[in-house]
Amino acid sequence: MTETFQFTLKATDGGARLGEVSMPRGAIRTPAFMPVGTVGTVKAMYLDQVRETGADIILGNTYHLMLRPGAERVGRLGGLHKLIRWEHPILTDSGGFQVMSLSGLRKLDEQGVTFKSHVDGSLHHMSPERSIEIQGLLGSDIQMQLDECVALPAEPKEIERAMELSLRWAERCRVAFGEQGGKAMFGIVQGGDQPDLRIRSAEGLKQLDLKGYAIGGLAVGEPQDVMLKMLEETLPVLPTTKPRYLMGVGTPDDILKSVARGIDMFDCVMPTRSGRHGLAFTRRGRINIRNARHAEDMRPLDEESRCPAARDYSRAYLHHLVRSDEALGGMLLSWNNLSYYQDLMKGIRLAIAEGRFAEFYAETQAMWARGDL
Ligand SMILES: CO[C@@H]1O[C@H](CNc2nc3cc4c(=O)[nH]c(N)nc4cc3[nH]2)[C@H]2OC(C)(C)O[C@@H]12
Repeated sequence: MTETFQFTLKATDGGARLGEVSMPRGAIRTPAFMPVGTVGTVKAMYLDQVRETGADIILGNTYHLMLRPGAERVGRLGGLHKLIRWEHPILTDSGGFQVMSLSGLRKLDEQGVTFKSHVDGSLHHMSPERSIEIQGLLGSDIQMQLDECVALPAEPKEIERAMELSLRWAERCRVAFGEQGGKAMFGIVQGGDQPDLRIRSAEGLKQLDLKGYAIGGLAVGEPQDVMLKMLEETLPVLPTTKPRYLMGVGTPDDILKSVARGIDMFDCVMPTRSGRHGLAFTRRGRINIRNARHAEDMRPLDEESRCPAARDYSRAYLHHLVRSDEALGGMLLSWNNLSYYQDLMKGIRLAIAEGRFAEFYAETQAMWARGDL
């Protein structure tokens, strides 16, 4: 723990990086996976369990929390950490992406976005300054700039307009954030699937003395090879001394391939959302526990796992719970999936430390391919 926000690059192995973010509320071992706690809860999990799986940091969402319970209310209640009882770091997304994907967007202009709440239809306005103010009221440790994420495919001119607007908003967020030693504000690289726009965005953000860089505008339905190519174009432009965060990514395969290209931080709803829908991630690949073939299979998901949800419950029981739409089904699969994701990150970090990331990458993919599930 340190009084200020610091990133230490500890080792590299090819493009893969081993590092640590240290800040007053704790350290984040990178490459890191950040469970998504959209409205102040990692769905179907106790936060003690989330910590026990190995998470150093969780995500919250400005858009959701400003609508319910409300940013000023969270502030009056002592901030998000106290309210949800999570004393480790929290990263909050700025709301731009969620406005586009979830709300009835009414207007987007230089000032900000005006939108209707998907909760009760009420009208809201969010400027770069208001987004940073909300993230401050929440008590967020790592705050994201307000940006405009364009859905792909899109015309290069449209992507350029949104990227340039996001750069101007980054500057306004940087001013609004000011100097908060123990906290950080990350810029978000935009530019869609256009390498030249990605490079311009990264170069523009580098002028702002930011503590970290998120890669936005991806994991919005584009093919994996497009996402990876944007990383190959963007990451060499960014300083090696600051953390890189790939927003919304991803599957275990996405994570391995993105770590190989130099990403330090990830977040994705995949392990929790798909867990609630009956999908189990294991060292040997995915298991759709709803499938009838599991109905009388008394084996656990993974007898070698340290996670009770993976080791102590039969597939037959998990199948029954999910088929019966019982809450315990989603709880156990979310627990298994987050535990698997954190074990994957731990394996990645150890492999980089030992200079054998390429071997780990190959071994892991071979295990998935064997499919002796
Ligand atoms: C594949 O899962 C769906 O896709 C989203 C994950 N992909 C994603 N790409 C993102 C890009 C940005 C961005 O450019 N800027 C800001 N500020 N935040 C972002 C957040 C992002 N998340 C999940 O979001 C929902 C829940 C809508 O479905 C999931």
